[in-house]
Amino acid sequence: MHGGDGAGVLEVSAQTALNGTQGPFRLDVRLSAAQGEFVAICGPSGAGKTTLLRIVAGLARPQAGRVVLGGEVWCDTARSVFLPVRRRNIGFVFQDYALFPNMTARRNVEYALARHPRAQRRAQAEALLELAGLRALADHRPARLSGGQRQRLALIRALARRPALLMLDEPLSALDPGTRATMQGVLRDLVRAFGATTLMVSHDMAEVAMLADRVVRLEAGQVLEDAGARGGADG
Ligand SMILES: Nc1ncnc2c1ncn2[C@@H]1O[C@H](COP(=O)(O)OP(=O)(O)OP(=O)(O)O)[C@@H](O)[C@H]1O
Repeated sequence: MHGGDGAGVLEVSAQTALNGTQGPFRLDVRLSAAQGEFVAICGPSGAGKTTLLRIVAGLARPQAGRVVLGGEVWCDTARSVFLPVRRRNIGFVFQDYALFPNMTARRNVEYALARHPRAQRRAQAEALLELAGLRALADHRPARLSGGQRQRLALIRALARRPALLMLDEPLSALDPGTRATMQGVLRDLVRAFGATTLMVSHDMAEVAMLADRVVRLEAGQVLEDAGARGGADG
């Protein structure tokens, strides 16, 4: 299985003024990721990690910058290019999952497959639910699922469109330690199977070491360190 259209190298440069708890500062980041690479973004609270993901996703505009994936320009402030979120080939998972509470697990996944022909949707959703070990729970609404089950559902929903780029913002931090450890393995296997380039914000260095190919450390809006996850990063 591979990422969808537009897969390739991700290149980001973003400069934007932010208001931190200790006054104004600038987010000023350059970052690239190879096709299929898993990049962890670490750093203290308020460093600009979520803002960076929001810029890449198209949920925020940088004052200056460019976001390019596989040669497709998603944002280029110098040329007034800004693709809206829905036109970027991305999937994202946040800490709070953002599942639709009134839809069953199956409907949550089918919703993400809305662009597929109706006849294929059910089968595709079943295959994804099977992959996440949720087939028996397909008719349950999110409120009846455990934290780990909800997290798996959020992951397959994000991957259903075969995004070229997957963004995870502390996706496992709401889970209890045991479930979190299990989910790290599930996350790794699913991301590998789909081959999506991945940006993940995480505070947990053990998690980062297990999942990431590379760690980018952000502090006060700047990249302080960019290293192999098992190489130079010291938390
Ligand atoms: N649109 C904005 N305009 C000005 N300042 C902003 C804007 N969005 C966020 N900020 C500020 O920029 C700083 C960085 O926020 P951000 O959420 O990116 O940090 P973070 O590294 O993800 O932190 P955490 O680990 O706590 O989630 C914060 O102090 C925040 O208040």
